[in-house]
Amino acid sequence: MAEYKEIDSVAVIELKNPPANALSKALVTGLNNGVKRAIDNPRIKSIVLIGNGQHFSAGADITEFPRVADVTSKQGVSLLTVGDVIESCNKPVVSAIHGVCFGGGLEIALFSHYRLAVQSAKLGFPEVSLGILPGANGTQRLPRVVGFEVAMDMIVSGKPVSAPQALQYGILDKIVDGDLLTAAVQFAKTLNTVPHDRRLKNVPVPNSENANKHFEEKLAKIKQKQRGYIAPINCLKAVKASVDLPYSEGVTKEFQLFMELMSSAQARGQQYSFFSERAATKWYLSASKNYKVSKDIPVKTAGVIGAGTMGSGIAVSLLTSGIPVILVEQDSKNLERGIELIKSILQGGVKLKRMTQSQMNQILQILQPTTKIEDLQSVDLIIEAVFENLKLKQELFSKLDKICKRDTVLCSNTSTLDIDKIAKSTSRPEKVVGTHFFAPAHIMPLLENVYGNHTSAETIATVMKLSKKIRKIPVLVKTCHGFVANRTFFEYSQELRFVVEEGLLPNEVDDILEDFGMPMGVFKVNDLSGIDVGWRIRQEQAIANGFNLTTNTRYINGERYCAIADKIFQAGRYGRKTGKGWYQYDKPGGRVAMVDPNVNNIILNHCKELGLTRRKISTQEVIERCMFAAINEGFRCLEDGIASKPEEIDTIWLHGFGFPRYRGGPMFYASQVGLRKVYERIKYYQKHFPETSHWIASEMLQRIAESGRNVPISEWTKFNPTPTSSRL
Ligand SMILES: CC(C)(COP(=O)(O)OP(=O)(O)OC[C@H]1O[C@@H](n2cnc3c(N)ncnc32)[C@H](O)[C@@H]1OP(=O)(O)O)[C@@H](O)C(=O)NCCC(=O)NCCSC(=O)C[C@@H](O)CCCCCCCCCCCCC(=O)O
Repeated sequence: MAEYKEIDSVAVIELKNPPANALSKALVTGLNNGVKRAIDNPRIKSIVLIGNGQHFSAGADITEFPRVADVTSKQGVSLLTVGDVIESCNKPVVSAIHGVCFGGGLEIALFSHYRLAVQSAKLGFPEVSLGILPGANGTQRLPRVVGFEVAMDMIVSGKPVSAPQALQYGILDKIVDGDLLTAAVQFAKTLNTVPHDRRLKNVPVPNSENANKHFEEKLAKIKQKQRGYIAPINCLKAVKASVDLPYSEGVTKEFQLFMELMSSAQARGQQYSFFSERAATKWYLSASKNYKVSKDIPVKTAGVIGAGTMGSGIAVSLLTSGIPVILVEQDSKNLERGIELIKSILQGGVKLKRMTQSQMNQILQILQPTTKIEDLQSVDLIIEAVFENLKLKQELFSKLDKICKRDTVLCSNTSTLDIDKIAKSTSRPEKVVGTHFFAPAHIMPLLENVYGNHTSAETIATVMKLSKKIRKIPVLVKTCHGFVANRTFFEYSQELRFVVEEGLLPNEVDDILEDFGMPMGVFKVNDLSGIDVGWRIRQEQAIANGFNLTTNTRYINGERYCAIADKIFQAGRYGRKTGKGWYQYDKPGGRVAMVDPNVNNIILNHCKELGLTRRKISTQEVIERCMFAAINEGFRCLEDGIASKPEEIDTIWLHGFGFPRYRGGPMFYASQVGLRKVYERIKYYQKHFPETSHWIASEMLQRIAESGRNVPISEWTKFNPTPTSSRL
């Protein structure tokens, strides 16, 4: 776990716990033994700590976190014990850093007396995103190096800094070229003693005059931008303690704030999110078709069809990842508009200092706009982003099939349509796959990749790999109407429309959802995505299923239907873009949503026409109804094999809909409420709303709930009544 060797008078201790040298109990014990061995050996004059493999260390081993009891019992060797041993050692200790040096890894480096790194190293405290704080004195040591303000920013944001930035802040003593170990050993040989100020606990926090002001400003920002999260607040308080208290009391305060977080439900949710988003990207169809064994086709060039908002955003994602794009539109006017859109997105990046003007110009060099679809004949992969219309997409895919080289992968950016139906318009269904981007496509991290019955493992591997290359979090799901994202979100938003029909106003519902932690209430989301878009999807569905949808529709095949959204559409209120939708906006495209009495009138008249008596609805009922409807549908997606594990559904909600990370995702939320209770409440709502089939409890949920035990999420799929054994 920690390998000890001697190079002349220098002891080298190598942290070895692949893949990221997470500081497990075993590794920390090994490190402690190594340092003690070096201390006890009179021939050794200095010590180098270095990471094996790709990184110095990714910090404490998160898989060991659930054992909070271990932490409180204060038994065994902890990061703190080994930290004290390192700091108090009379032989100079040098941390030699490459890859990432995160969390507990950086704390080890800050206990060391000197820090060297290679140019490409990254240093930071990402603990806040796990719902905790740097608990091995990082909150007390970093400010002593970089001052209160920088430490506060680094610890509260969790964002890492580059080696050159760390050098400028004084976290690093030196950036080295060439072989890190050789440079570190050479450096260590020049050191004889440990000066007083190389032990950070002896150093006062510099530049702390304005700490109170910075603290208050930051606190206000956190409450506004990270509403509901407790970890950033405790991080901030802990860093402030470094200024307000002597070191020995500061670390006690840090420990108290750390323990508060460690035992919180939020930390459990955030740590679950860390692992679930990694589990979700590991796709598995069978022993011969999965993320480990299936080979991808390298994507050196790509085509994007459609230069509207989605197409332009997709093109930006590809271009900024270095993939040349041929952008196709049907006429030069639309093409020109798309190019302008791409330029304005990139210009925004320049403004935010994410790229320089010259980088932007280079990116534009690899964009080839055209109105000739034939220009796509030799690209490796095409993403179609035209209107959500099956016939249109089928015609396009049939054309592409004739134009493109045989191994071109054909992707459809559809949010609902059956991939098999699109694939059948080609002679290469194995090359057809869905890539469901979320708007705005260049910003939203999720990519819901959709395979059909004929999609090959090679095609899947290609889009999954490409997703990561363009910095997306990919989740693979099976085709069906709406896939996982829209299938579950549809039930969530439908139930909330019923709530409006029964008694609440859109802004009252949105306030409840935002207090729950959603970044935006569902009616604001509708306004953003376009009331007309939702209307068109409902109309398409109706036509496909052979019925006529009007504003008088109350039931579809015996199912309750709420026509208020259609009445909003009919009133010419298409959402933000028209300056009015469920809300009134300051201008078309405006962002400030205001309650509009006209909307309230539409709702109240609708209820009057139908003879509905409105009632008060509690916050608890609203949350239960929208969340449990989505959760029940999530279980059905598992039963149908559309999703293969709950983590996929949670990752989709976290990164597609901004579900609060501290709640882990809807399925994790269900686990925290307790599946027995979720099931009982679903049965209760079914009794009250028998004309809504999403209240028929999923059989899988019922089985788990009735098993009489608290089944962990990792075991839920064992209760699937229709196990897709090859997938599990
Ligand atoms: C490291 C990464 C940047 C790598 O990214 P990459 O994309 O390359 O790969 P993956 O993300 O897919 O990761 C690969 C693989 O590794 C796993 N993994 C990564 N990091 C960790 C980790 N820290 N722990 C466990 N496992 C990890 C990951 O799950 C993948 O596994 P898989 O099976 O899917 O292949 C990236 O992974 C990354 O960013 N990692 C997270 C970094 C992070 O968040 N670090 C912070 C960790 S929390 C921490 O360090 C807390 C510290 O402050 C210490 C707190 C200790 C406090 C103790 C105090 C109380 C003691 C009281 C006792 C007192 C008495 C005494 O004195 O003894």
